[in-house]
Amino acid sequence: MPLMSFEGINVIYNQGQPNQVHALKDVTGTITEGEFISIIGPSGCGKSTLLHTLDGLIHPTAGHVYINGKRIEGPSGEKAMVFQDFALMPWQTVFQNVAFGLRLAGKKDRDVKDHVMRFIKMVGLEGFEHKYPHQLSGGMKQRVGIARAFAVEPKILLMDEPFSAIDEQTREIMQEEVLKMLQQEKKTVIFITHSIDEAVFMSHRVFLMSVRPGRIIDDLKIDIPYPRTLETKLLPQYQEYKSKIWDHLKGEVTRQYQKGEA
Ligand SMILES: Nc1ncnc2c1ncn2[C@@H]1O[C@H](COP(=O)(O)OP(=O)(O)OP(=O)(O)O)[C@@H](O)[C@H]1O
Repeated sequence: MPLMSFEGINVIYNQGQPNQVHALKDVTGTITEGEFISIIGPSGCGKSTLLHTLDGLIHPTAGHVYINGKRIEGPSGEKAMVFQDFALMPWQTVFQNVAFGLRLAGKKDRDVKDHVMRFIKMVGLEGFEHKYPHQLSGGMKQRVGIARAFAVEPKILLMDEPFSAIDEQTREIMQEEVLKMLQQEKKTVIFITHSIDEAVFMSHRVFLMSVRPGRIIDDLKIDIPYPRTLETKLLPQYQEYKSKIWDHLKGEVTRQYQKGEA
């Protein structure tokens, strides 16, 4: 049985109003435990809407999401989100930010100290646990966001363009580090990116989306073994996967221009 499945997902914002937006149309798929799935598609095609629907934050207009065959009704402890803009609390230290989900679950700082420190160490921020977000670089802030998500020990990590606010060099390092962490912690990941390179580098499968109303129009298996390193990027098949995704995106963006929406 797949870990997650979703069937006939339609999301219509402001249904019946003049400003109605059909964001997702008949989106169906399955995700197996341990898979890293990237979602890539033209701007505004419904990627975040899909991620939030899979998290249970958005109730679809039609269709359902299942985890282990059970219909989800809303956000739950088996899923955690990593946000593009880090979403840290500026008045709290690194430790307190990472402990946030555990505190929500009613746990006291002193009881979770070792657990929280394990994840702070995992993202290489040991020694920074008493610092505040404004004392950290963008890459360090995103590490805090990642540690916070891992600390609640979710089965499924939902990541919405997690590296887009980080400089190119730090981004490449973080991609490798996150893959290493995922191998140790055995997570299932659903990851939105605008970067074709990142999608190929990180993923077992890439969902390619159409222009709005968003549909998954291809489910591309990236048949390159892990661990993936910077040398992976030199493989001929790596370039072939990138070209394939690029051709798809070019076609969709052209369609968007022709519809006058880009
Ligand atoms: N709460 C909302 N109310 C109305 N329309 C919305 C809402 N949220 C998103 N939309 C619209 O739904 C469509 C899909 O938005 P979504 O953010 O899911 O796309 P995206 O692919 O993640 O975009 P981007 O690539 O720019 O991040 C867009 O046209 C957006 O303007």
